[in-house]
Amino acid sequence: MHPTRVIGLMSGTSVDGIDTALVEISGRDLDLKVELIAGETYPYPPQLREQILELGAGAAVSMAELATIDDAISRTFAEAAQFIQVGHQAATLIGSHGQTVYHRPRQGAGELGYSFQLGRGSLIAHLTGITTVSNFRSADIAASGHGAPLVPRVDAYLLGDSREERCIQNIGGISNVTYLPAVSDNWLSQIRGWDTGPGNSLLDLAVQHFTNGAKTYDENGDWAASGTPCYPLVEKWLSHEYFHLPPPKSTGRELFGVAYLHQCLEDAQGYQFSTWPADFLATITELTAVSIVHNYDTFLPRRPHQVLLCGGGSRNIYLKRRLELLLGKVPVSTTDKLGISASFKEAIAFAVLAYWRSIGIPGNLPSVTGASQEVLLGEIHGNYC
Ligand SMILES: Nc1ncnc2c1ncn2[C@@H]1O[C@H](COP(=O)(O)OP(=O)(O)OP(=O)(O)O)[C@@H](O)[C@H]1O
Ligand SMILES: CC(=O)N[C@H]1[C@@H]2OC[C@@H](O2)[C@@H](O)[C@@H]1O[C@H](C)C(=O)O
Repeated sequence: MHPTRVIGLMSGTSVDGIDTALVEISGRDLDLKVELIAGETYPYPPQLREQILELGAGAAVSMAELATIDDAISRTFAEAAQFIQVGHQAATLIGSHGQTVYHRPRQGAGELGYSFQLGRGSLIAHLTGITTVSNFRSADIAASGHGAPLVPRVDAYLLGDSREERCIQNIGGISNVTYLPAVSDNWLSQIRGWDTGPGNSLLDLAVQHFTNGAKTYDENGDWAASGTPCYPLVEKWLSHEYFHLPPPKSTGRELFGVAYLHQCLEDAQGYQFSTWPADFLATITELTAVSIVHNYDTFLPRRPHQVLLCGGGSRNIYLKRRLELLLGKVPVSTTDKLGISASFKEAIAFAVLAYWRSIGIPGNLPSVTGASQEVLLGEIHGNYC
């Protein structure tokens, strides 16, 4: 059978642009193969990015404004899909995650979560002429799941191993882990995954705050690396109930966003810093690293044999170094090492989820999201194949 050429589109909680992957996919599960043909981060027009960040921070907007933003996001996603195909053979399927603007995690078993992604699959399909799968989270939520994280099933088949236990650690705006035990019988039911807490969201906001918006992130973690973390403050922040909540759990900028950063800045007033704001940035970065390791030590049966990072935060050299130090003997590298692009893994995952949807394979893992059953993820728009 010929591989299927699929485009994955994803814009996450950092709103740093639309991660776009053009891939060739074959196989179904343990034989699943993905080849990345091209990967790009397609930028949002700056004004649209601002509007999305405001929406995510809880700004009140009219339905008319919301419709306009949704149109603009759909169009930009379609442009991203067209751009990635230039100079390549065209794709026959798109998996579009869309742009999360609101996520209400399930509060407990039996309670309903809610997750809202903008960017309509129907419009993307019409504008590109390519069948498009979108709205991936709603079926899992309807089955009482969190609707997140959804990448773990893809991680399992692309990065699982028959001998060793691995943690795949995504560090985007929010951080999430996929824990993969060694492949065995009943393997899928033993896989775990959840959002560990903040990734770069607080650090990005802090950098914007201290540079009056001139910078949007701490490149390579250089600024934080020039400071020293304040451990009593990290301890205080670590007492936040989210870090102690057992999985399944998910979160977003609703919790670890602007209001949380302001609380952190207020908390910092009570402590001594020799280099401000570098020490504060080092302390915020430490919270990400410490909370990841705290999640492992609290909720995993044991530490994994190795940790493979992905997401933009895997390029933060200082954060990676802090994780290495905290994890002691556990080696930390990136998924690039296993041939899966750390920068485009989420976009690749939504291409795979669309492909699974098109051939009738469920995309969620109930052991991860807490859903009552496996379900087909996503709605199919257009039929241009
Ligand atoms: N060279 C770099 N050095 C340090 N940080 C970086 C670098 N490149 C990217 N980042 C960080 O990664 C972030 C983007 O990561 P990514 O695209 O994985 O997030 P996302 O997909 O939007 O979030 P999520 O996974 O929560 O949905 C940027 O906002 C920035 O903080
Ligand atoms: C609601 C939403 O968009 N959640 C994202 C976000 O970004 C990281 C973390 O929070 C993750 O669980 C999830 O995305 C990834 C792609 C997932 O579903 O696996």
